[in-house]
Formats: sequence, C-alpha cells, structure tokens
Amino acid sequence: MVSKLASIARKRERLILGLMSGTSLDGLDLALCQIKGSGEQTQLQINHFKTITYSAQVRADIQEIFSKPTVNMAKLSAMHARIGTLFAECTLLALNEWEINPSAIDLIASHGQTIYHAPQSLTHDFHYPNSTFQIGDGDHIAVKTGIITLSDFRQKHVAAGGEGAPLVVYGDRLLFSPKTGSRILLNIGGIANFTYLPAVDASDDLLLASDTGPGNTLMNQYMQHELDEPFDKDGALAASGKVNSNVLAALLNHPFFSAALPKTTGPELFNLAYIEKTLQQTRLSAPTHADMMATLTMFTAKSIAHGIQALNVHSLIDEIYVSGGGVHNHFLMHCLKETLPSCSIHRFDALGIPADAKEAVLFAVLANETVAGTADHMNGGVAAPQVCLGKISFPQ
Ligand SMILES: Nc1ncnc2c1ncn2[C@@H]1O[C@H](COP(=O)(O)OP(=O)(O)OP(=O)(O)O)[C@@H](O)[C@H]1O
Ligand SMILES: CC(=O)N[C@H]1[C@@H]2OC[C@@H](O2)[C@@H](O)[C@@H]1O[C@H](C)C(=O)O
Repeated sequence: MVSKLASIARKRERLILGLMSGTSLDGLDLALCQIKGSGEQTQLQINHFKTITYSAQVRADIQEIFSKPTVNMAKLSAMHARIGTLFAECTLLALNEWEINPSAIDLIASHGQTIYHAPQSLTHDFHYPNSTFQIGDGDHIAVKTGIITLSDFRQKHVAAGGEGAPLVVYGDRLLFSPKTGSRILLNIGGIANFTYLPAVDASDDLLLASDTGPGNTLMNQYMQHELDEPFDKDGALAASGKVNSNVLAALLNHPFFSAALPKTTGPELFNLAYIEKTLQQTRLSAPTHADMMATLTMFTAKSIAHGIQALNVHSLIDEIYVSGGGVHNHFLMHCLKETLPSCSIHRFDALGIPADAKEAVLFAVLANETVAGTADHMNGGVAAPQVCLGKISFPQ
C-alpha cells in the first residue's frame, strides 16, 4: 500500500476528492479536483462539485455533541464511526452520479466534522495545549471506498504551535497569491476567517490567516431559536430592522476582538448564551426580532472589519474576495461595505473557483502537498507552520 501511495506521489497529475463539512452543519461539500504538480507549480481544475445536505437526523445527532463541554461518550464514539461511514456513502453516491469508478480516484482528503475547538484563548487553562477535535475517522472512509484517505488535518498544525485553524492559508497562498498588490480572501461560513495574501514575489513575512469571530453562526442560532427558521434569507429580516447601538457596542466588547492576530474561535464562544449574557450585562431589554437581527448582522460585519483592520496594512489592501454562505446575505454584505469603505469587495467566484467549493478544494490541495509536495514554500510562523498536514488511511 505504501508503494501504491509512492506511485500516486510520482504521478504528473492526481484526482483528489476534497470533503468538507463546516460549522453550519448544513451538509457535506464534495469537490473532485484534478491537480497537476505541487507547491508553487500547483495547477488545479475542479471536475465536479456537489453538496449533499445532512438529513435532519444526522444534523440532530451532530448537534447533540457539537461545541458542548460535556457530551455523552457513547454517542461521541458512535458518531466518530458514523460520520466516517456517512462520508464514504456520500463519496460513493457522488462518484456514481458523476459516472466515475472509485478506482480512478487517487486520494480522498476529508476534513471531518469539527465538534469542539478549544484554543487556550477559550479555556484560559495553560496547563493544556490548544486543542481541536474533528470526527469521522479516515479508516472508515478508506475501507468503505477502497480509496487512500487523508484526514484529521488540524492536529499537526496544533502540534507545530498553531491553533489548528485556519488551514485555508496553505492553499490560498498557492492558488490565489496576486502577482502585484495584495488581497484578502474572506470566508463567511459559520465562523468568519480571512487570509491576507501579499504579492507572490513579496516577502512572505506578512502572509497571515485568522478567524475574526462569528460568520453566520450567531444570526443563524438566533433565527433558529426565536423564529424556527434556519437562517435570515438574503438578510431580509435584518434589513427591515434598526441597529441597536448599545447592544452592538456590548456585543463587540469581548477580549477576543482585542486579542492579537492570528486567533481562532468557534460556536463554543459565539452562541445564544453570548447574546443572552450581553443583554443581561447591559441590562437592556431584548429588541424586536428585526432590530436584533439588524444588530447581530452589523455586529458580524464590524467584527470582520475589526479583524481586517488589525492587520495594520488595510489601507494598502487592494481587494477583498468573499466566499462562504455569508455572501448570499445582502444586508451583511451591505454592512461590510459600509464598515470597510476603502476596500473594493468582490465575490470569490471572480477568482475562477465557485465560492461554495473553495474549502473542499483547499483540503484536496493540502492532501496533494502531503503526498507529493513539501512544506518548504510556507513561511513558518504561528499562522502557517512549515508542516504537511493530515493522516493517511489505507483501504487494506
Ligand atoms: N440566501 C442566503 N441568505 C442569507 N444567508 C445565507 C443564504 N445562503 C446561505 N446563507 C448562510 O450561509 C450559511 C452556510 O455557509 P457555509 O456553507 O459557508 O458554512 P460552513 O462551511 O458550514 O461554515 P465554516 O466555514 O464555518 O466551516 C448558512 O447557514 C446561512 O447562514
Ligand atoms: C476548528 C474549525 O473547524 N475551524 C473552522 C471554522 O470554520 C471557519 C473557521 O472556523 C476556520 O478557522 C476553520 O475552517 C477553515 C476551513 C480553515 O481551517 O481554514
């Protein structure tokens, strides 16, 4: 099996299936990528992309163990295997639909499902390292599909001094560095993060990636809890409300926002309890649903802008390209433009890769680097330690 992997590593191009499921728990993204070369020479083409929505049962099962400090261990153990099996089933379903034999696929790159993310900035317990936990074991995927699978990409990043995220910086650097000027790639998923990319021939020192705080997660949790809706479609409810400046100021008053870059976070911090605690602290009565959504949306935009401005180079940033489900929220995009008036903001698709496919594609790139590349081209440092990521599972 190691010799098979070695021959895959020597191929001129590889077919790698990237699998990504994010913190919004909406489903599994599958991106079949044809990747030529590695490192600076990486050339990528997306042959197929699809999202398989989680069933209500799977979502409920994940929610039972998602971002909670205490969970039922029996459920956790079962879900580690269950998610691995589910991802294998989704892979076989997609390949069948695309009329591709699994034997044609060189590698699967599976992110897994994050269920807990605990940097020391969250725990404040410095006896323990940063930690992050993704389930969906790669062995289940490899055995059930017959395809060599790389998974569990975040542990090496933690081991090398990072917080286990954001990892997209590795692929962003290879695929999207501008020839001149600089750009920011912003992803607004459950959590928002960005990669700052200096020009390709500029010193690597400035390369940086960081979370900025909530993406859609607080808005979604509020809509689900208060209005039994999955999210605020197109930001329509928020657009009909008025931002409450006192609540907004209180929401922004958390040490996470003044902490230095790079930093990471998750729904372990930004959740309904965060909203409730803020309202209690400020002794403000809850605004109407429309006003609360307007405020949460503006809070999301302001916290993103704050993260970007903390770069201290933002006046030099030429362009921001936005991916993730947040691009569909018109009111959020309006708030973002209002808070970052000097930046020109575009949808990520302008760079030639569909916004929804970006994260799944980047895990395929990470697997390609581990199997056929080196970590030499990364600049090192906390945001992007010079390591190859992921564990390898063989089908036999
Ligand atoms: N039409 C829309 N209007 C408003 N919001 C939308 C719309 N479409 C999608 N979204 C938002 O995008 C979210 C999904 O985003 P995405 O798939 O990027 O998240 P994710 O990949 O799970 O998160 P992460 O990047 O944190 O891992 C939805 O839960 C919703 O909040
Ligand atoms: C621990 C974890 O799963 N983090 C996710 C999450 O979703 C967005 C943001 O928070 C980002 O830091 C990360 O995902 C992307 C894919 C990353 O690592 O680059």
